[in-house]
Amino acid sequence: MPELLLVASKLSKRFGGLQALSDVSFSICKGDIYGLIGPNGAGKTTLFNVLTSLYVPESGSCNFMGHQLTRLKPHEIAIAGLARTFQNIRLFGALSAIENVMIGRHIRTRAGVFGAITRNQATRAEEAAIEQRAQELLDYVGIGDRANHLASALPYGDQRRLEIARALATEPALLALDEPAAGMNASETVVLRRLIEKIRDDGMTVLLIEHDMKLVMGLCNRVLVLEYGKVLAEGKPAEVQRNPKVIEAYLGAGAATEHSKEAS
Ligand SMILES: Nc1ncnc2c1ncn2[C@@H]1O[C@H](COP(=O)(O)OP(=O)(O)OP(=O)(O)O)[C@@H](O)[C@H]1O
Repeated sequence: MPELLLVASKLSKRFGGLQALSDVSFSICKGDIYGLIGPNGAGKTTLFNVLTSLYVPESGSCNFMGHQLTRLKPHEIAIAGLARTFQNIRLFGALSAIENVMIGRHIRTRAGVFGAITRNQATRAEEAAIEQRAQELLDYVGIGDRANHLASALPYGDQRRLEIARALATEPALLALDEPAAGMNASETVVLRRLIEKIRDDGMTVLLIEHDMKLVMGLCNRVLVLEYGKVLAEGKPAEVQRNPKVIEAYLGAGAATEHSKEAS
């Protein structure tokens, strides 16, 4: 039996009169690349924001390795082992690539603010180790030669990979990626796909929001489909792909019947 890493149960989130999530339940197992798809406005980012405590749900719970995620503060989420990237990249543009990764690393170190001010020998040794690890992570995501470039000056695809390196610096058990391929060209997407597979092969679990259907279906071992904040389908990519409700949600009413006619 695969080990359960995250169990979300009946999560609901409302914005005024809009029910953005209704009783959303799903489970992620260790080693999954778990896809989260759905038409625009389906509630995918809202779900990410609930999981990472940026939003407080009206009801429901989410157990992540023994932590009740909905009770944690946003900064406690990364310490609990869940790191994320954002749909709209959120880097420190005026800092270098390596400095951005070093910031992610600080939650796992001991020096703290006092050490950073006094800069004693132990702190200096720790800073050197943080810098070395940050460089390793830049190498890992494939932008090691751009460590000293300003984050804002990096091409778009590299900024996305830098965000992943910063998230990896927190040593997550679960890495949540919000549309990592957005704005990437076909060859950058291939490189991203290999990177996500490498992350999984190195023992992490990945939760992925993605609009690129080819990427989702080729990469994920399970997929959750949301529509109007509700779970429309959940399962293996091949099952989800031929589910008439999913086809209809993506292609419009009537498409499912057409599709099944074509398939027969
Ligand atoms: N902070 C907010 N305040 C009010 N409404 C919100 C807020 N965040 C999201 N919504 C609404 O909740 C619904 C779900 O939005 P969400 O961004 O989660 O969808 P999504 O599936 O991520 O869409 P997309 O694929 O376009 O990114 C939408 O109708 C959106 O307008």
